[in-house]
Formats: sequence, C-alpha cells, structure tokens
Amino acid sequence: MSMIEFHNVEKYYGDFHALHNINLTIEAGETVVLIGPSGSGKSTLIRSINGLEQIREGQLIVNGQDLADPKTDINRIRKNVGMVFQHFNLYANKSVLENIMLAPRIVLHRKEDENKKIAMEMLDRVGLADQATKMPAQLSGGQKQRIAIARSLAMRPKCLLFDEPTSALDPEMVDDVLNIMKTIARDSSMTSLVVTHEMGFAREVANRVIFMADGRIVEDDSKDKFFNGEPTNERARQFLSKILH
Ligand SMILES: Nc1ncnc2c1ncn2[C@@H]1O[C@H](COP(=O)(O)OP(=O)(O)OP(=O)(O)O)[C@@H](O)[C@H]1O
Repeated sequence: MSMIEFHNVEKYYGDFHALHNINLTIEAGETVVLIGPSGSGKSTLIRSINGLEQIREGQLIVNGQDLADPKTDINRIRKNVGMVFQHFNLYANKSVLENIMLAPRIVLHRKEDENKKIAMEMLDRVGLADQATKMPAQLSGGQKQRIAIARSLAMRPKCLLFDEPTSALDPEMVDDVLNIMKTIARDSSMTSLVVTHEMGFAREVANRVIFMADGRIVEDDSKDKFFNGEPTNERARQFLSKILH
C-alpha cells in the first residue's frame, strides 16, 4: 500500500482553481521535496493530505483511507500524519514538555509515565532535553521549531509533512533544524514530504523532487535527475538555475 495517492485531484478556493489534476503517489519511506514559485500550490497540496484543505474532485488516499469518503475519520489520518508548520504553532501557555505530551495523552490515551518517557526521548533526539520545563516564549525560533518536530515525532507518525519549516528562522538556526530533518529523512520507516527552498537539504536526502507551477505538478524527478540532469520543464530549469546561482 502506498502512503499517499492523489488521483486527478482538483482544489478550489471559491472560484480560484488552486490545484489542477494532481496525480502523485508517494511510497512509505520516501523523502519527497516539493518546490516551486510562490503561489504555485505547494502549501495547498501538502495541507490537503491531512485534511486542512478539502479537495473538490478526484481521490486522495492517505494511509489507505480515502479523504473524500464521509466515513473516513480525519483524526485517524492525523494520528499517522504529523505536520510541522513555518510558524511552529506551539501552545504558548504550556511548557515544552506539556506541548509534547498533550496530543499523545488526548488522542492516543498514552499512559502518563510512558508519555513522559517518550516525550523526553524525543526532546533528547532534537537536542533539547534540558529545555523541558521552559515556556515557548523563552526559546529561540530554532529551538521552537525543534520542539515542534519533537511534538510531531512523539505521536510516532508514519508520515511527516513539513511546510517551509526553516523559512521563519534566523539564518544561524536553520542548520540545527535541517540536521534533525535529515535524520528523520534517513529513517526508512518514515515518509516525509517537505516544502522547502533549502536545496542543500533536497540534494542530500531527498529521493524525489517535485516542481509545481500554477497549481500543477510539472516535474517529478529522482533527485539525481533533477539536480544532475536538466529538468524537462522549462520553468523548473529556470527556477533551478536561479536558486543554484
Ligand atoms: N485560503 C485561501 N483562500 C483563497 N486563496 C488561497 C487560500 N490559500 C491559498 N490561496 C491561493 O492559492 C494559491 C496557492 O497558494 P499556496 O499557499 O498553496 O502556494 P505556495 O506554493 O505554498 O506559495 P508560497 O511559497 O508563497 O507559500 C495562491 O494563489 C494563493 O493566493
């Protein structure tokens, strides 16, 4: 079973046609980087995978469940598909540890002692075990994003969606976050779909690079074909030459 399948998906915001005939299959364990100009539909595509945006036509199957089927429980999908946002979205009035423990407690009914143990393991994984009792406001942007990643990992998802996770960060904090994302990408049991402008990340750990323009997927290549060979699509080629120089 594939992790994610888009079949002829169309998405509208009112009259605006945001996604055109999206066909895309992502297998378990893949790391897929999604790039393209501003407004090309990258966020819309990624947000539709965990039901933050609703598609109008076509079929979208995530972890074997059809999102368009009214019987599908979106919370069951969200248990397995975590999301990391540009602006962290931590709960400001809860400690770092509480931020991480909240969803497993409520959604998975994980026992308190096990929940805390796993939360501390995840904090350790992102190098912030010593920040457990801090409040989000006491952390830097890079630390907040690492906590947001730990929070997603604590749900033990099969798939993680990253929507420009480093673009709100000061440059000196970007690498710390990317290094954690690289370890996640190398974990073959995790599927990740990453919207990013960080081409170093894409070159190092992506399996595939997808390029979007005007709400369409216009290029879907292996990493090597994309970066070594010339992408077939003219806009992808232009975009690539701009960001690599
Ligand atoms: N809630 C919304 N209502 C109306 N239009 C929207 C909404 N969200 C996005 N759009 C429009 O849909 C198009 C695709 O937006 P989207 O955010 O998916 O692009 P993107 O490729 O992620 O862009 P960026 O790189 O700037 O984040 C844009 O033209 C945007 O203005």
